[in-house]
Amino acid sequence: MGAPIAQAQATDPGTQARLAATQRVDSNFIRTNGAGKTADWPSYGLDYAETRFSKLDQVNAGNVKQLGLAWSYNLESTRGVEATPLVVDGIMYVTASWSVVHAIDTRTGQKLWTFDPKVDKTKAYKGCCDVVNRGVAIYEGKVYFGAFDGRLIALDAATGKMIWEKNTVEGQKGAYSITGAPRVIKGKVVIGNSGAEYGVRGFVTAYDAKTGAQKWRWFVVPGDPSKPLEDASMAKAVKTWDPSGKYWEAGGGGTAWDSITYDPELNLMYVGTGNGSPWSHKLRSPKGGDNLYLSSIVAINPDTGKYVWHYQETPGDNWDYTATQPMILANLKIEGKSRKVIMHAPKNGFFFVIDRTNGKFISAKNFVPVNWATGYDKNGRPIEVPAARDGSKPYDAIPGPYGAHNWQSMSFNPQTGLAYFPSQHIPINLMDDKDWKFDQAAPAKPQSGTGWNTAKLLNVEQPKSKLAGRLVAWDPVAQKEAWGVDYGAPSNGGTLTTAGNLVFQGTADGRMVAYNAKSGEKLWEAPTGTGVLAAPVTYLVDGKQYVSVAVGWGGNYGIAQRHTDTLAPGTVYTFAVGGTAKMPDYVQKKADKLVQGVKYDPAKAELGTYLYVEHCLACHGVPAVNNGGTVPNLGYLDPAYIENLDKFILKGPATERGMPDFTGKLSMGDIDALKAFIQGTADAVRPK
Ligand SMILES: O=C(O)c1cc(C(=O)O)c2c(n1)C(=O)C(=O)c1cc(C(=O)O)[nH]c1-2
Ligand SMILES: [Ca+2]
Repeated sequence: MGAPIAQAQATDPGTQARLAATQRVDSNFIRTNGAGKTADWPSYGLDYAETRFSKLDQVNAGNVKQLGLAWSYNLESTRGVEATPLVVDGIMYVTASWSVVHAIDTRTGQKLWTFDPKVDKTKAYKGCCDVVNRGVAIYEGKVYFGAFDGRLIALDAATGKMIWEKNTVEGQKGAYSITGAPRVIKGKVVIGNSGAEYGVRGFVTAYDAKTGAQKWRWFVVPGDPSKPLEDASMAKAVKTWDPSGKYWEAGGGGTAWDSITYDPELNLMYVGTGNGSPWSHKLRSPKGGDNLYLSSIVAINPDTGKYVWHYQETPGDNWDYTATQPMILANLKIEGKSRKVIMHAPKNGFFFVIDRTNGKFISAKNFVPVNWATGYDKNGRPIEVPAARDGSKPYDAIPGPYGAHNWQSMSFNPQTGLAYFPSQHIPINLMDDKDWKFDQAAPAKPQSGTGWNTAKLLNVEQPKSKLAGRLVAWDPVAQKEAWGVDYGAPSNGGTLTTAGNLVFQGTADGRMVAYNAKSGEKLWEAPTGTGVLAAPVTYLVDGKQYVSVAVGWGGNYGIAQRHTDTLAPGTVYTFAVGGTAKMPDYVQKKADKLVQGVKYDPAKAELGTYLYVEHCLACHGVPAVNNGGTVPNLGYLDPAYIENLDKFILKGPATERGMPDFTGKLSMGDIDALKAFIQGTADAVRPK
């Protein structure tokens, strides 16, 4: 497609009518969409049950080989893209990096409007995992999305003009952000937040969809004990925390930064909650305790915001084992009885089936190798391996904090009875940081220079486990893998499954692939120029079925490492049977060349290592060992960059893109030490 034309067709009466079609999207529309023909994709996970199972079968295992590109659209971003595009009557609403919203006419692939919330880019380092956004919600003619800086914004779907905005984190202390997509339930827009690596207290808030007035707020963990408890659920939770850990100073965590589902019949909304802040259970709550409601699925009454029940998957979380991963609601036949369940494959490596009427545990089985628990007892408590909690020695956590499965969407196909999701392992070695103090920046404490507050030292020893990535087709009744596909890399994309007996998934190595949903046979693939994180969607326009995916490498892993040789901007690809559009041209990444010849004092390399871990590691990765993702690896730069490192570190050009400014934090001597570490490491790994 050529250059996008701003507002190009917004005045065309046909397009106006289609934009107005979003007026029809209400709770009933979203609810019945999955049950109906699914011509549209009106909500994050398709419908409230978030099955991502489309009943469309025009594209099927028989003809998927004929899929070709219908159009591609440049999202004009260079960072991670994690959005599920929503499509109503052929108009697509999708977010790019930095929470920029695009409305696209899928009939032409042309831009209708964009809305840039103008997030202050200099604050990007206040989020853990890249400036990503997982998409919008549509409801009665409006488009809702969370901006990275914590605002919830309502736009007119037809024009892209702002109707209202709310700062959802106003008055709270700590580095909050939003990356997740809102959901709209019975006229209320529900949104959580992020920041449990930076010392925040998680909560979920509902706003009136029309006016933006706050309707309710539910906190995930108890707060400052000098203030009254908010509700009965907090009175229950507070007993599971040890106040000698002063957990409220570090926020406690539990941020609900991604998954929210809803069962209209039970009138229950389900929220997946996040990890503890800090990560270390001992430091957060020295006498132990489950630390409710961390790493849990919590059922909430959407009308009142009142807690109804919870099931905690990782009691006393100690490893960043969030339970924010996508939930799927379905009815499964278990031991001869139809059960209303939630399926969940969170970071901790177990696949859960729980009863969504009451939160009772049904079953759990590990879908990857794990070393923190041997299984779950009949009451749904993990049987832990004691060494996993020891903390005094370096421990190769499996799964690691990146999770055995992260936010990448899962889908469930009732025709095959299988759930499809990407599993992974990203090796990290953890040890408790005994000298940790909240908000203390200090050399060798990972990312403490950015407010990172996990109370864990990372990779004190080289992890012995290896990188892994796999597409898993899981039988939730038998609790075993039906089939799987190994990938060379972790952080592969979310999945879509269809009545055409297909599973679609994008990969970290830059492909969009279709598999036979029953057998796992690969049927089709197309290059995407860069790694894929987000899940594909499918919909009908004028009677024809399309498959779209929003692509853009990044996120928590992709910020520092990549698995493609080409680079492409954030792009939406749309495929159809018989599509003949030309793929865009990609820039071939220059061959990685180790930095060479920067003069340095080897005696300073040790201090440089400590400072690098404190300030640079999470985004830039290990110099000359990782290869750079959306942020460059410093081991492969032109020597002039490293020689002039102070010009980049002190009020440098990258502060505009979210790199912290180290003025007043790093001296010229410190910067010389960083140079010694970077050049020294490059020299050490250079083949002799
Ligand atoms: O604790 C939090 O608040 C929080 C937030 C986010 C986020 O908002 O993206 C992530 C995580 N944690 C996290 O642990 C994690 O692994 C992660 C991966 C990603 C991503 O987008 O690739 N985000 C997040
Ligand atoms: Ca986290």
